[in-house]
Amino acid sequence: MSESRADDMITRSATSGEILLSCQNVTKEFSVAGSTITAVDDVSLEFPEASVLAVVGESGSGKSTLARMLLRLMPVTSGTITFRDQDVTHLKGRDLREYWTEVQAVFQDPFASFNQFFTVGSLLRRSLALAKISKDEADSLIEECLGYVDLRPKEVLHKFPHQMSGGQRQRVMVARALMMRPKVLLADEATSMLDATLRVNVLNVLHDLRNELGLTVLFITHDIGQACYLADRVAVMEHGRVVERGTTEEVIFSPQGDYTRRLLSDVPDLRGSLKP
Ligand SMILES: Nc1ncnc2c1ncn2[C@@H]1O[C@H](COP(=O)(O)OP(=O)(O)OP(=O)(O)O)[C@@H](O)[C@H]1O
Repeated sequence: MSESRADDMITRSATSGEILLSCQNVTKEFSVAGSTITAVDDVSLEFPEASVLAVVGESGSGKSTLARMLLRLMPVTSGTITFRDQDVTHLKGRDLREYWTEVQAVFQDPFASFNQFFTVGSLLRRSLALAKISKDEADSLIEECLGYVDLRPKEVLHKFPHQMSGGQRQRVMVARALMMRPKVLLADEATSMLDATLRVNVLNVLHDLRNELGLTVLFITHDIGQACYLADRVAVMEHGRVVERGTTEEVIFSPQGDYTRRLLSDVPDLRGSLKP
């Protein structure tokens, strides 16, 4: 895609909702065995409030590195991350912890995020340990957030991770993230380990959260089919760079680059699809 078209997209998104989170010219280099790998190369993206942006690309294209930088789990080599018009690139201490309540994440493997010896109830209550709220308030917050992901407390609170389906585990992780009342939810390959039915189920939950809570969702995936199912806008990454971006319709119906066309060709029925 030409830079001018990419710039157009940025301007258009800026007019359709307040830009909550953005990165400007973000680069990440790693030194490996004496040479330098540029995992993310001069990426600028904007996330308007209450929208879903998907970042899609093959394995190694730099998606997770970008996500980790946006979450401030990894320092940038250069560039700026902005949240609510504030430069958060180098936040530390209490300010960073506050940022982490606003920007929550759900990762690929819900098993890895669970302590196997805790029930869902103790996992969720422990997440609230630092919040200064009473037990009753904690219980009603847990019930409310499980409700958002269509789980009933009676069904899951007493269960251990291995006693639930992958989709249920993933929905519990979304509920846990929501308990912080975040503005942004970053889902990094959050549905990749699920079978097709459970995947659609979690995608629909993310879609509803955007609509019902005005959540801004950053959905990171290697699967352009899922990206297009869920997202309002799609950015395509290749070798650390954003090579294409646009509304979902633009990317599906008039892809500009060969790389995007190739990703799309793996999902033959995409054009007939399928917004939840
Ligand atoms: N800590 C690290 N040290 C060195 N190289 C790294 C590190 N993390 C990532 N890389 C490299 O950076 C590049 C981008 O990796 P990244 O995990 O961001 O890609 P990805 O698109 O998320 O891939 P996947 O979908 O497989 O997770 C890869 O070449 C990877 O090997």
